[in-house]
Amino acid sequence: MATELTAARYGKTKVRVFRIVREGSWHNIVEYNVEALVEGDIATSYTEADNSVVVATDSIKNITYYLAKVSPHILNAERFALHLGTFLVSKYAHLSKAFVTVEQLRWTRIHVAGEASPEGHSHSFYRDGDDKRVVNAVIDATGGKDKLVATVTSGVTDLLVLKSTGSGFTNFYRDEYTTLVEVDDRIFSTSVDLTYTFAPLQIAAPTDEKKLEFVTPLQRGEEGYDGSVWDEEVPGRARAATLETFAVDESASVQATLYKMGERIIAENGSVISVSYSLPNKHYVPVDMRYIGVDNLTPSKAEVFTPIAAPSGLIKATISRK
Ligand SMILES: O=c1[nH]c(=O)c2[nH]c(=O)[nH]c2[nH]1
Repeated sequence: MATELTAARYGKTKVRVFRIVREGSWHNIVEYNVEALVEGDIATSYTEADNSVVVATDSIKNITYYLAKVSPHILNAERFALHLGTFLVSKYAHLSKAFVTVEQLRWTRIHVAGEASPEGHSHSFYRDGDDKRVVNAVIDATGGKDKLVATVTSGVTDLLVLKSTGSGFTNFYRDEYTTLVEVDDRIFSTSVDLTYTFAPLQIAAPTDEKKLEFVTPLQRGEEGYDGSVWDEEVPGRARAATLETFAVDESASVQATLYKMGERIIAENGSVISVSYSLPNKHYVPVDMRYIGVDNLTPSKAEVFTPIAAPSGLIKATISRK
């Protein structure tokens, strides 16, 4: 039987990293789940059991921890992802692409009443949400080791939101399969999955022998480069725009609210070229209490609901800068 290997990529996933950066008694912390996969001249490891081309996934894990120790970019998920990916394709001649995903868990400073620092406690934190910041960086060295191209998408997953009014769904297509009743007032809940994409960037390969000294184009002061790709404020603005638009929009549908969220992120972040959302419509169904003569179905009288785990609607879209 004739076969050929048409795609191959490997690496380490779920590398759990926690890092403290101490500025005297002021501690900065990050917790990441890292995935680092590579592509390149690795086909023979699949087709001929040739392990000589395999940088062991164990080594990739060790590199992840080592860079977490030495990288000046560790506190910023995008920059750390780029540093790790750049290292992998620079260090190993036969590896031509790196795919790095960094999922950042939330740790927010505790605010102690009466304490001086408005930023919060110097070394105590709490988990203030299950949502995660996610960065995907692809570092492509197929055009040459000195012509690295990085594509970065970032975003948020598992951001659970609910509004108890300010949402309706009417005038939808009706035919013999339609049972849904039009409502001008309903619960709208979703678990936001957001990604935003930056324009691809040319990045400089490390020049030191150990391939560790990665500097961003912004640090190099490169002309014509939009430094806000690594602007610390993009993630905060994207999350806030999502939450605020969700809160204030008089939602005609998940679709319409989604579009407004994306429009706002594009408007507020010059370096973002497109925004994608995936929004499950987590239905809350009013309990029918007519059997005891109680009206819990009229929207203004609906107070007791059943959260429906499945099925859910699923609304997706990408909004791009023209
Ligand atoms: O906002 C909504 N969009 C839909 O496409 C849809 N479909 C549905 O049954 N309910 C809803 N709600």
